[in-house]
Amino acid sequence: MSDTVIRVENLGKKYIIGHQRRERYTTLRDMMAEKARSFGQMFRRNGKEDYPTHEEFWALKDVSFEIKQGDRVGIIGRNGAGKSTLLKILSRITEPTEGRISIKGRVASLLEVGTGFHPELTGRENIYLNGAILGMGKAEIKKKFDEIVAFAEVEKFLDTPVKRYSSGMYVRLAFAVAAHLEPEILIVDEVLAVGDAQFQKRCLGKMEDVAEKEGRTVIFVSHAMPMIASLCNSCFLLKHGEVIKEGSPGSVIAYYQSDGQHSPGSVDYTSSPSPPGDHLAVLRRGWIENEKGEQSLDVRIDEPLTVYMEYEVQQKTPGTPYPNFHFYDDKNNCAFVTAAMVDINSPLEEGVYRALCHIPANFLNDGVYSVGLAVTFMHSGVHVSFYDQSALVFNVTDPIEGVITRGMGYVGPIPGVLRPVLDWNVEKIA
Ligand SMILES: Nc1ncnc2c1ncn2[C@@H]1O[C@H](COP(=O)(O)OP(=O)(O)OP(=O)(O)O)[C@@H](O)[C@H]1O
Repeated sequence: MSDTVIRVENLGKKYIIGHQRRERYTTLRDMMAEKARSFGQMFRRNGKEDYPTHEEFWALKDVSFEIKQGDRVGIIGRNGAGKSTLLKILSRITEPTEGRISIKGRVASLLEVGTGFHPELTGRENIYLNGAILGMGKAEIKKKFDEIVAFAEVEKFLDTPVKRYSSGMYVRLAFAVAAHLEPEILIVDEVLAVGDAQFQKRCLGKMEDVAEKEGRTVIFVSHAMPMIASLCNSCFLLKHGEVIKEGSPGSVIAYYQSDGQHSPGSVDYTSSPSPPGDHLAVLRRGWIENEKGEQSLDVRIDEPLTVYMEYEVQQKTPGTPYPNFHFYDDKNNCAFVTAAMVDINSPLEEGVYRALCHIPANFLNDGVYSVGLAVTFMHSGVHVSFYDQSALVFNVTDPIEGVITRGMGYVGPIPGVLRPVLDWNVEKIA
């Protein structure tokens, strides 16, 4: 398989709903879902399920992909898309119904409850047990022991059975064990969401180290797009059990975020019965064009782009509305807001108007951006007719080669929402 560590071919997983026997192992998320389910059942008549007795259901169908050593792969998709099922198959917790997988190397996954951690054993005992499962000797585990305990911050509870741990402590220890015991492939489900923000940050840093410094492979499922964007170098989007898009996290996230409502990079309310707006103005359409005048989801960092908006003024207005655009990055930082220069006091005829704004090349940083489209009247106080938040999503790509805002020879990430070309002067003064 050369440097391919995971190859998945035509994988399918069928469940029989209603007659499904319990899986032998449950994941931490299953456990949480089960709790929510039993709570829901309290409100159901006789606690009985309303499902038909026999129903075949394909949680995954015809899934094929390859993952290379050192890749940091994000798997995203809506609830029920099949993400956990895929992770369970890769972790050998569940058998596929059809298809093949080949995996090169030891896998540690942070989704198992049944396999790795034993509830009656203490934190200390579980660390040794997990090391042994991964094929490590006692001396090897001992070497890693202090690091694991320090990372998980469970010193005081090392000799307490893990069944007494809070869910946060449990996940901290489980992550620390999985990440430090040197598996070749680390699979992490979104259980990290249980931890606090600071712990999540440390986990992301650790996963980055595992992949970049140690050359190991990380597969990460999350609903938190900023986490996927900052950790992963490739991404799969699952929908109804199928991989519908794969590629760079930026373009896959942009596609995902605009999916289901409109095509990527554009929005069209012309046949909608309730477009955003009020008695003064309503939004009709919005879209993004690249330098060649094509509607596009991906725009190169060193190419200009144009944002368009069409809106309908419904009646002659006493003043002129401001069309304005609000740019946000994928961590929800506002990059900037820009408005057209108009004379707010001149009346405007009813009709359809088009506003456009040119964003220069070498201005935004690379990454996913969303644009909110708005029309505001200012003739008697501030009156917002509509603000369609995140209406447009696009991805600024950085091909690295030949990009002038990188400086010479630097190929790593560059922080910041913007990466503008500014006027510099450097001279010898003494
Ligand atoms: N043991 C099971 N028996 C029957 N159906 C199942 C079983 N496990 C999962 N499913 C179904 O398979 C589909 C995919 O589930 P899966 O948990 O893989 O989705 P997911 O993408 O991880 O969703 P989420 O983001 O909500 O965790 C869902 O419709 C789910 O109800």
